[in-house]
Amino acid sequence: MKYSMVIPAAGQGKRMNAGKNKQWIELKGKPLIAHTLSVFEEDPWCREIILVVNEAEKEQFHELIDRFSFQKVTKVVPGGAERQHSVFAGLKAVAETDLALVHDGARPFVQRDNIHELVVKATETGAAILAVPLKDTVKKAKGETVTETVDRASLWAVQTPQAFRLPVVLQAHRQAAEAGYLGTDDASLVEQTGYPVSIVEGDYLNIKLTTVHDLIFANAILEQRERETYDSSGTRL
Ligand SMILES: Nc1ccn([C@@H]2O[C@H](COP(=O)(O)OP(=O)(O)OP(=O)(O)O)[C@@H](O)[C@H]2O)c(=O)n1
Ligand SMILES: C[C@](O)(CO)[C@H](O)COP(=O)(O)O
Repeated sequence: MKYSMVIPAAGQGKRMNAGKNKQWIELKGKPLIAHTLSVFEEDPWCREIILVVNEAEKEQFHELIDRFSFQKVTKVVPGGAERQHSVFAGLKAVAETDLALVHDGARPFVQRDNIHELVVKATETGAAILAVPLKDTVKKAKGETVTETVDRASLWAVQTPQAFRLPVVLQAHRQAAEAGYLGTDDASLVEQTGYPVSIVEGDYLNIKLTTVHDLIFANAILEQRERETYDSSGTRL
């Protein structure tokens, strides 16, 4: 089973407050984006990677691709003002494919077994996302006063990758652009078209590095991974 990959990396990392795009933050001596790209470079199911970047950082990203000899990055395309614009630009650059995956450059810890489960599900249904059941008690509030405790039994914390048949997600992005709808993930655009989106239960360690606190978790996950063993296909033992 093969898929094409779109990786948006054209953000500014404002919430990380690192004074630069967080993709360049080093984890164990390797830039964050290189950790993410390695996952897909090494996955035999991944056919091509479209990397979406800030125009001003294009040269830096090309140097990184050369430095780590990433063979599957076939295109580096300029992003837009919002994540959604960057993803749309990436999707439009995908070569003919059945299945397109979208994955945040800032989520370096996704595991191959979860990617493959997602791909199998999306091949069957046309649209699927990785998510984990919400662990926190969730409340709504008006100002500082609680108005409601929400039943978390049906709530999921959504991750990437998100996988779609290419025409399904392209149509959703086109419709969203026309309607002026801005979502925080791609599945929400597909939902707006009425197309059903399936959930595949993922892994709590597939975190997005959003604020400085996430770097503490990131380093701990990397240390744990160094202690884990994998078989020759890259599956956890
Ligand atoms: N205009 C944008 C905004 C975001 N992204 C990418 O989308 C992913 C998820 O977004 P987020 O974590 O919000 O990253 P930033 O936008 O960089 O962070 P912030 O919102 O804190 O500025 C990141 O890999 C980011 O580089 C992008 O390609 N283009
Ligand atoms: C796509 C995403 O990673 C799913 O969790 C997320 O929505 C990205 O945007 P956010 O603004 O950081 O939530």
